[in-house]
Amino acid sequence: MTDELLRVEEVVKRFGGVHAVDGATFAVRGGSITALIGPNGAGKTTLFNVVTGFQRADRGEVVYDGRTVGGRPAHAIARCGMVRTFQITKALAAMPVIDNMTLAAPRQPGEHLAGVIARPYAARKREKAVRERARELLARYGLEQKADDYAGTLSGGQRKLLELARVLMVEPRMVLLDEPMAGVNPTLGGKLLEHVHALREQEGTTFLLIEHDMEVVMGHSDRVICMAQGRVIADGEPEAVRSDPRVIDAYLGGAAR
Ligand SMILES: Nc1ncnc2c1ncn2[C@@H]1O[C@H](COP(=O)(O)OP(=O)(O)OP(=O)(O)O)[C@@H](O)[C@H]1O
Repeated sequence: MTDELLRVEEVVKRFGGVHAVDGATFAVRGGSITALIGPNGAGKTTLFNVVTGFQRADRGEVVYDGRTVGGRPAHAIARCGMVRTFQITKALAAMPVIDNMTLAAPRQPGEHLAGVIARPYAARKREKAVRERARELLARYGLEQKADDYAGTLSGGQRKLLELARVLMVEPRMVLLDEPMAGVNPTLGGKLLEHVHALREQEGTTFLLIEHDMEVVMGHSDRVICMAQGRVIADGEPEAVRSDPRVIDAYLGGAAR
C-alpha cells in the first residue's frame, strides 16, 4: 500500500466541558478504505468536521498530503482534494437533482459576477462543462432519470448515491463518508460499496468512513480505527481490531460480533 495521505496528531476539540475529541492520533494511507468505528458520542463526527475544516480544533495538527491544513476553511481543504459528504439538507431537497450536482462544482478562482459579465463566453463554456460532468456522474450512479426531479423525492439509498456523486464534482483524492449505509436498503447499499471500491481501484481515491455495521467494516475496509471517549483506542487490520479486548469492552460488548 502507498504512503500516508492524512495524519491527525493529538487533535483536541471541546464543547464547553465536553471533550468531544481528546487527543486523537492516527494516519490514513493513500488508496486505502479505512473505517472509523466507536460507540455513540466517541467523537467520530466531530473529528470528521475538524479534519475537513468545518470545525476548528482547540489543539493538534491535521496534515493532508504533506501540508498542514488544520485551521483552514472547508472550501480551501476541498480544493486540496479532501471532502466529506453531507446529508441532503431541506434546501437541497427542494432543488432538482441536477442543481444539487452543479452547485457542488468548485468555484473558479476569481469567479464572480463581474467576471461572468466581462467574459460571457468563458463563463458559458465552464457552465456547460460543469453540467456535462454532473450528467456523467448521475449516469454512473444510475440517477440520470432523476436529474430533473426534486432531490427530496429520492429514496434513502438514492440520496446516499447523490451525496457521493455531489462530492465527486470536485474530483477529490480523499472522501470522508459519515455512515454511508444508514437507512439504505441492502441492494443500494451494496451498489454504494461497489462504487467506493471502483473509485479506489480506478482513480486511487482514498476513503475514510464512519460505519456502525460491523459486517460492512469487516468486509470492506483495509484498516480500522476505533475511537472511544475522544481517543483512538485501537488501530490496525480489521480482524485484529475486532478481537482487541479494549474494542470489545468499549464498543462491541461481551461477544465480538
Ligand atoms: N456542537 C456541539 N456542541 C456541544 N456538544 C457537542 C457538539 N457536537 C458534538 N458534541 C458532543 O461531543 C461528543 C462527541 O460527539 P460526536 O457526534 O462527534 O460523536 P460520534 O462518535 O460521531 O457519535 P455518533 O456515533 O452517535 O454519531 C458527544 O458527547 C456530543 O454530545
